[in-house]
Amino acid sequence: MKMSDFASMLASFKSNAVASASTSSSKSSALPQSSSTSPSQQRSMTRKRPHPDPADGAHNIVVGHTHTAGPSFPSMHESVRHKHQTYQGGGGDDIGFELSFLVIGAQKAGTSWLHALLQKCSPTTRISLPREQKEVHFWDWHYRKGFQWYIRQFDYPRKKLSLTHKKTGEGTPSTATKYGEITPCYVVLPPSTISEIHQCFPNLKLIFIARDMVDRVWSAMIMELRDQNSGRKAGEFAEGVIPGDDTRRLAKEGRSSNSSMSVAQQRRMQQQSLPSSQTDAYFLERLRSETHASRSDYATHLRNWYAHFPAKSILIIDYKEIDTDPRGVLRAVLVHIGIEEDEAKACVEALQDEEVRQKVNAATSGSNADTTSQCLLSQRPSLKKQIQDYVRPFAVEFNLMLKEQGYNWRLNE
Ligand SMILES: Nc1ncnc2c1ncn2[C@@H]1O[C@H](COP(=O)(O)OS(=O)(=O)O)[C@@H](OP(=O)(O)O)[C@H]1O
Repeated sequence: MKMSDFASMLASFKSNAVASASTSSSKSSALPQSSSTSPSQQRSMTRKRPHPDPADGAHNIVVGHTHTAGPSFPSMHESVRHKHQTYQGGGGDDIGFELSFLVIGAQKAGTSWLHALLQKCSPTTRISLPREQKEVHFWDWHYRKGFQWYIRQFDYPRKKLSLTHKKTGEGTPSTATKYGEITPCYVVLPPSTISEIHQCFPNLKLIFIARDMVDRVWSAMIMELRDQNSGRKAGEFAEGVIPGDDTRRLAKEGRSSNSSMSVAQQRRMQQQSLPSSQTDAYFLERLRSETHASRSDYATHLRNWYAHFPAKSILIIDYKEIDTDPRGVLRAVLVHIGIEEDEAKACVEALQDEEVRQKVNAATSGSNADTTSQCLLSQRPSLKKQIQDYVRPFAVEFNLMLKEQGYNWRLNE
């Protein structure tokens, strides 16, 4: 079998780790789209990606292999591929790093809420999330930086690379640290990347939160509008410009993203970022854009994951339960990740009510119920109806998938 790029990168990393240690001590899809690349995926595969920043070590893609330019993805690990044909797959046992879980979406479906609670659970359940930020975007934007960069995002002890450390017996499946991350856009990754992920981490657990499609896309469009305040064009965020990266670049150049604007211009921009300032036509145009259309098509994208991972590895959560049974949702996630039932129960029960019921990353701040994103949409019934009509086929398809997978709940159609 031809080795894939990430698999060869991991094989190389493992091989180098072992060398350094010795010196120092499915379900297949029911739809044809799953085996081929759908048009939306082809489009997303061609989207803009940020260039690696040599200043942060992006060029050190694998140990002993220095890349100074940003090579194209398929050729990136060619030399490594030919050197390490013995790679057998598996989860990186030689170096000990095992990615245990990914929350792959949906965007605007309570993933920040889940992140906040997993962080609270991490000391008692040995869950390890990335140190700096919620969304790492390794598998879509930063893969050029390589596994070492990825592993550095976690509190992964370097000494784990030592064989002596391995002999202590730490890291048995039930007690091992569960490394994982939450990047809601991963659900739309192309099948080739999903296959890479599976080859590297076949035991990976996946979590997807499914929110009502109208509410989700409306929330996403409001966020996009708000992001324009920071100087981004509509859709630019989701097309691959990393939040923070442009700020960092502008800071290096000695200006803030809005500093070149007058106060009046900034005020005008803030006004334009309010949903009420935009026409129905604007939102309908954005709704049909690749960014929002593809993220609304839960079923097509999830089927790509089901084509590579066994169904039991994928947990789909009903967003409504975050409201009706937040502790139950958290417990289900913990158990799915591999935390023992008792441990998960104890962790969830130790949390305060305010903690599990908190709203994280809401479209509008403050307690005014009239300004929630859903309320803003209900004030525009004609627009809401058109959004409902647009997403209905996606909801029908997703509900079919839920039925196939044995779930007993459905989204609104
Ligand atoms: N506890 C709780 N219960 C119900 N809903 C909640 C909760 N916490 C967050 N949220 C809502 O989730 C929306 C944000 O989702 P994400 O954090 O996934 O957004 S993002 O993709 O990371 O930007 C965002 O939805 P909107 O307010 O409609 O935008 C949040 O309000």
